[in-house]
Amino acid sequence: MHSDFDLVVIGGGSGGLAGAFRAAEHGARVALLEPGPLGGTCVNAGCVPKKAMWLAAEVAGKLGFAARLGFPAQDCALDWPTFIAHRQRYIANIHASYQQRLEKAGIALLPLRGRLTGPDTVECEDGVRLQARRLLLATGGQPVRPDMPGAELAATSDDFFHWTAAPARVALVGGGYIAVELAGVLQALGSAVEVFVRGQRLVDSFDAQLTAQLAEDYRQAGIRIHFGCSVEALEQAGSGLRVIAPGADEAPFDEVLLATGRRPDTGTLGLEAAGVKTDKRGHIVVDERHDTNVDGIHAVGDVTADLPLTPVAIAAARRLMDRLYGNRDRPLDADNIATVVFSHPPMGKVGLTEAAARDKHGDAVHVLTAGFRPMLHALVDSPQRSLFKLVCVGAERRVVGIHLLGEAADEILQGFAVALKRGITLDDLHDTVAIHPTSAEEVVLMR
Ligand SMILES: Cc1cc2nc3c(=O)[nH]c(=O)nc-3n(C[C@H](O)[C@H](O)[C@H](O)COP(=O)(O)OP(=O)(O)OC[C@H]3O[C@@H](n4cnc5c(N)ncnc54)[C@H](O)[C@@H]3O)c2cc1C
Ligand SMILES: NC(=O)c1ccc[n+]([C@@H]2O[C@H](COP(=O)([O-])OP(=O)(O)OC[C@H]3O[C@@H](n4cnc5c(N)ncnc54)[C@H](O)[C@@H]3O)[C@@H](O)[C@H]2O)c1
Repeated sequence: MHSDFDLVVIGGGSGGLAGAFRAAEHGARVALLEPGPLGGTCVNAGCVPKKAMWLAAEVAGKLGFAARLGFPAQDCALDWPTFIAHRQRYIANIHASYQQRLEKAGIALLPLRGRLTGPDTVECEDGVRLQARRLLLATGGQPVRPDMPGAELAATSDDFFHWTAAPARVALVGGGYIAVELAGVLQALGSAVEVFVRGQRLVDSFDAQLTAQLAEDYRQAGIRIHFGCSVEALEQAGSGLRVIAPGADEAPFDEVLLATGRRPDTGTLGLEAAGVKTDKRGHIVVDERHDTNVDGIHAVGDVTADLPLTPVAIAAARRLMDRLYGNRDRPLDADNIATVVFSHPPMGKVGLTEAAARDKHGDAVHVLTAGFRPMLHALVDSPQRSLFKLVCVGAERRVVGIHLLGEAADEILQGFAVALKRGITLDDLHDTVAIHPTSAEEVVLMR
């Protein structure tokens, strides 16, 4: 039994690494267990490779405009292996940087899976046991396959990052973040894309007006979206897969990608041995300070029911370690977390949607919208329009929701999220001199 550590962290993704680094900064002796590549989902099969593919798709879109603007026409097809080499080099640099930082911080990295054997002990897969006053569980999540015949034949987002070419014809099942993002990427990179959405909307945590406009943008781009359509089964058809669903064609797809949510990865974590409670969806139950029901055991990130976003896992882990080792207690404020879907164009939100604001504040809600064509799209006469929306409340018109769909929405939103969190009013926006000509200026000019 090794008991030289104050903290053992299980999982070296966004939350686990952030927690390990912050605890070590405060002087704790830390061991980190991670059997896979450092950085977890975000770095290896999530945010980072996804954003790289999104950037490739954005470049493809701009190349499509080039000839219309007077640049000589050129072949726009992406050579995936070349691009993937750039993407993976970028990721390898992140791995190397984490490795160096761990060494510098004196954190012991054990490239092993861990399992709880009691409230303060972890058994590594090589049989070595570690004991520590505190344990941080940060094992993240895994894609869920719906319970239907043939589900095992389909790909998930994990598989997508091993693809080396755009499939000629691809179906996505799901209408959330991943389905919308990968549909946009694949369409821009040359696939014929169909999306099967069980409900009536894309990403239903976002404002309904913006998601309707995004669905229209996708249709204009050539993506076929089947709303209210539950896939019943998948069948092998030659080298492809046939989708069995109302309204689906007989013709098989070259690939079917399931994007139907993710589940917490606790299956082999030994939670029962330590008596750690989970909820009915399998998430580890934590309080607002990320303590579990067992003294000394904490959890952050996608393994909990927190919003499954990298910055949320990081913020929770840092605050936890500041409290445990740095004498600074500031629980994570789960309200007003800004988030972006990397669609084409991107769509971001912070605060309440119009519907949520009306539920909470009734008639005191005041909504402003601006629909416009960004200059590049006007120059090439592309139909894509931006749609920005402000949700305000009360006589002072306090801004409680900002919703942006359009070019650069992903980059514009962060600064306005700070302002919303600080409690700005519509007058504060109007008092701010615009930056012209930009899309961002529409936020301060909306009347
Ligand atoms: C396709 C996709 C795109 C995404 N895009 C974005 C985005 O653009 N922006 C954003 O904010 N979020 C995005 N996310 C979500 C984001 O990736 C997650 O919220 C984030 O990675 C969660 O961090 P985590 O530390 O909780 O878990 P993870 O990053 O999943 O890390 C968990 C780690 O624990 C390890 N582990 C599991 N079991 C054990 C064990 N028993 N012992 C030791 N180690 C173990 C795993 O190997 C893994 O490395 C995306 C997710 C996906 C799937
Ligand atoms: N840009 C980002 O920040 C980003 C990008 C990707 C993922 N993520 C995070 O990862 C999480 C997981 O992404 P996701 O897209 O897998 O999940 P999601 O929760 O966003 O969407 C899941 C979708 O699958 C549908 N669905 C569920 N079960 C189904 C079934 N049996 N048949 C048909 N449809 C079904 C749901 O109705 C929903 O539309 C997200 O919630 C998000 O927090 C974030």
